[in-house]
Amino acid sequence: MKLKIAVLPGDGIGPEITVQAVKILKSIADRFDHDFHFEEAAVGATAIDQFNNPLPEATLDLCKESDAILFGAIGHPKYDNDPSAKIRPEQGLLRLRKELGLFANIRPVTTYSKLIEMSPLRPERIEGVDMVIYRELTGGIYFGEKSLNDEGTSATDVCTYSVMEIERIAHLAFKAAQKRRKKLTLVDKANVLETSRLWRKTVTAIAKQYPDIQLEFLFVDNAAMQMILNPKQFDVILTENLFGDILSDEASVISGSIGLLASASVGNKNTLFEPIHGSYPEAAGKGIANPLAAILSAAMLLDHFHLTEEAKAIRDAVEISIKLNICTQDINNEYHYSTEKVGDFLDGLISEVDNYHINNENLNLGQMTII
Ligand SMILES: NC(=O)c1ccc[n+]([C@@H]2O[C@H](COP(=O)([O-])OP(=O)(O)OC[C@H]3O[C@@H](n4cnc5c(N)ncnc54)[C@H](O)[C@@H]3O)[C@@H](O)[C@H]2O)c1
Ligand SMILES: CC(C)[C@H](C(=O)O)[C@@H](O)C(=O)O
Ligand SMILES: [Mg+2]
Repeated sequence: MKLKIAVLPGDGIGPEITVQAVKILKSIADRFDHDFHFEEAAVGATAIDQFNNPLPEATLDLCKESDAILFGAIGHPKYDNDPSAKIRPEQGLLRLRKELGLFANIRPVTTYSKLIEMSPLRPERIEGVDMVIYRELTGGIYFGEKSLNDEGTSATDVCTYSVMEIERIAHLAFKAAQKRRKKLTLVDKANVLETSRLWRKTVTAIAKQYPDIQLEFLFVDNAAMQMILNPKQFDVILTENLFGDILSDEASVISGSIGLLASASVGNKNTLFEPIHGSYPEAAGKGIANPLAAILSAAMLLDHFHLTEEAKAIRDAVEISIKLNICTQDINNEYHYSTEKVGDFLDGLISEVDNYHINNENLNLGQMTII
């Protein structure tokens, strides 16, 4: 398959994790005989430095004409620590999502047996968790009118949702539930927010088209607690923009690290793949960032183009690296490998697949050496 992939590394650890994801995609292209073409463009604080614009028009144009976008992360402390900054790195990502109509952000959450024993959560509560969060991405309080009064003493963020915005992501979430365990949980705050009541009403109406799906409702405060107490109850979670942002970072604790959670942002035409974490500025350039969320986002990219075997090759390699403790320090506190070494190991597994097989706990790597 021929694919043109726009690569937007961004800020902080963005470039170092993205480089690993691209390496893995190149390895997949070699092994499965695909033609992947990569083109880089600036976004975020890096783009502000160069072009005084967090999403330069050339970047947006490249994204529009590409088959898929691989996004690293954006954000820099100089903006985080300056509330009055008018131009901000995050605007680059938000505008990109809006311009491309990427209205659904899909964030899968699974567990890895090796990591369950290290989890701060009780093993019996998280073993076997397999859920996916459908987060609405181009509406809600993120995109409503914002204002600050002249005295700087009062500020407003408006939260708006239309039936159309709710319906289009709800259909995707119901369809996903049909392919999974047939349960959908709508997370909202319908006891307080008008927008949440519209979500409930709209989703309840749509549910009639999906009689095979069990629909449940949870208030977001309760959902945040249930996520830790009994996450196995969740199959597909459907929620609005802000709640989905917060709940998915929380859910990453179940997997073992935010450095493991990938996402796909889909719309009517374009698609973007990015880890759910941010630019982790404290780690930039140190080689300690976990590249797996970026690499698993690349696997979601392959899934999107029905390259199922290819995506599985990546996920199998990730499973093996975790099983063998060839991981960064966030998930391996005994001894750790650098961002690059983890990428190299996966690259080796993918490209030398015929030389190894995994047999229970024993890995026969043939000619391959483990770093
Ligand atoms: N999609 C994005 O680009 C995105 C997402 C979230 C935050 N941000 C931005 O990132 C900047 C930093 O925000 P933050 O500190 O709140 O969130 P963050 O996700 O960057 O980091 C929070 C913590 O998560 C852990 N972490 C994150 N990524 C990791 C990785 N790959 N490997 C190992 N550990 C990892 C670290 O412990 C880190 O201290 C801010 O400017 C914020 O706006 C961007
Ligand atoms: C950086 C920020 C705008 C972004 C969001 O809130 O959507 C991030 O937290 C994410 O989860 O992708
Ligand atoms: Mg977030």
